Amino acid sequence: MQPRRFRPSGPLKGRIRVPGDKSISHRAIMLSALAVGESRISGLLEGEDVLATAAAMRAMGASVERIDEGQWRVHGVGAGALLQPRGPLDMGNSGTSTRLLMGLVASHPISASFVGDASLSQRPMGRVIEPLTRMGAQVSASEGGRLPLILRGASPAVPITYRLPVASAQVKSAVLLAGLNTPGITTVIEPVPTRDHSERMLKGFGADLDVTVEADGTRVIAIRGEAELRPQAIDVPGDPSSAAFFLVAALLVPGSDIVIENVGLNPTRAGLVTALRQMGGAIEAQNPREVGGEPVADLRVRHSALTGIDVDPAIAPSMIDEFPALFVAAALASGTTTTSGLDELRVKESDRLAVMATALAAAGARIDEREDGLVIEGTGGDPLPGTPDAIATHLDHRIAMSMAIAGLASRQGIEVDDTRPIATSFPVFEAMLDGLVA
Ligand SMILES: O=C(O)C1=C[C@@H](OP(=O)(O)O)[C@@H](O)[C@H](O)C1
Ligand SMILES: C=C(OP(=O)(O)O)C(=O)O
Repeated sequence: MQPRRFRPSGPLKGRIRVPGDKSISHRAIMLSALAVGESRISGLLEGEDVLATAAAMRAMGASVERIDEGQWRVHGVGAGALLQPRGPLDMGNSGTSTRLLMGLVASHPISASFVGDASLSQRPMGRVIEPLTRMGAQVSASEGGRLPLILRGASPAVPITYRLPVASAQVKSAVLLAGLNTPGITTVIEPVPTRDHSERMLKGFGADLDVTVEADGTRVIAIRGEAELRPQAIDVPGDPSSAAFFLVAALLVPGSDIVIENVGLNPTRAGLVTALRQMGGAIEAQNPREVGGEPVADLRVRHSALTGIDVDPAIAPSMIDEFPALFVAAALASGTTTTSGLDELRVKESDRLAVMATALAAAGARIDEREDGLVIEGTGGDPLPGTPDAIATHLDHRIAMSMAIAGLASRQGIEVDDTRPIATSFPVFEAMLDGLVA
C-alpha cells in the first residue's frame, strides 16, 4: 500500500495537458491490431489498463510497440486472424479490456482465459457472456459470471440483433467487435446512448457500420461482418475523465485559474462539464477543434461559488465515471445536490456510491446514500474538516483521485490509503497536481 495525505492547498495555477483518453486508447490498439499493416497512434494513454490491452493483443499475434512517449506503432494481423494466446490474458483492473477483448475472441477460432485483480474479479461479466453465447461462443466462468473465465470463440459466429438491457458502452462494443468477424449483419439496439468511440473508430478503420436514430432517441447500430480494416494514424484526445479531477479542484480552491488543454468533449462524454456549469462553475471552452475524429477544446477553469442541483439521470451515461468527482464538488457547494439512476456505479472498480458516501462522510460531508444515488448537503464553500485516518479506496483509481482533490479543499487534509491504483488510468496525476499547486 502507498498511502498519502493530500493537504489543503493554495490556488491551482497554470496550463496542463492530461494524458490520452482511456476508452479511445483501448480501441485504438484493438482496431490497429485487427488491421493488416502498420498503424500509428499518438497521445496513447500509457496507463496500466491500456498496457493490459496492448499485452493481450501481442499475445494474440499483433506487434504492438512503443516508439516514444505516447507514440506507438502497431502491426495488425487482420480481423479473423487472431492467434491462440499461450497463457492467460491478465486484465489487471480493467473492465474495458476484459469485456471488449471477450467480444473479439468470441468470433475467432481460439480460446482464451481471462484473469484479473481482486476488484475486477468481483465485477459482472454475465452482461457480455449472454450476447456472446448467443453468437456461438462458449464460456466457462467463475460463480456469478465472474473472472477468472475461459471463452472459446465460434467460427463462424452467428450474427444477432441485441437490445442492450443496461446502458453500457462496454457491452455494446463487445457485441460490435464480435460482429466484425461474423458473417452477415450484427445489430445492437441502444435505448440510452452511451459513449460512441467504437462506432466512430470502426468507421474510421473502414468497417461497414451504420447508425440510425429513432424518433425516441434509440440508436440502432448495424455492422457488416468479415470486414477488412485499413491501418490508420490515430491522434488520441485528452481524457475528459482525467480532466474531471482538475476541473473540480480548480472550481473548489479559492483563487484558482487553470487551462486544461486538448480535452475530449464528445457529447457522449461531456456530462460533467454540463453539470458543473449548471452548478455555477466558470468553465470556458477555448479553441474548439477536432482531434482523431472527436471534438476537443482547451478548458479554462476558475474558482467559482457552486450551488447544488438535481442531476438529470438522463445525462448519467455521459458522465458515468465522473460522479465521484461530482460528489466532491457537491460536498462543497451551497444547498443540496441530488443524484439518481446510478445503479451502474455499484459495479465499477468498487461500489462507488457506498465507497464515496463513506469516504466523504469520514471527511465531514453530509451525505445520504440512496439505492441509486447520493443526496449531498454542501458546506456552502467552507472547507471540509478532513480525515484523521486513511480512507479506504478499494483498488479504485477514481475514488483515490476524487478524495485527493477533496483533500485540497479540507482543513486537516485527507489521507488516501493507497495511491497505486491511480496508475491504471492516470499515472502522472500526482505529479500534475503537485505542479499546479506549487
Ligand atoms: O467503453 C468504455 O470504454 C467504458 C465504458 C463505461 O463502462 P460501462 O460500459 O460498464 O458503463 C465506463 O465506465 C468505462 O470506464 C469505460
Ligand atoms: C469503470 C472504469 O473502467 P473499467 O470499466 O475499464 O475498469 C473507470 O475507468 O472508471
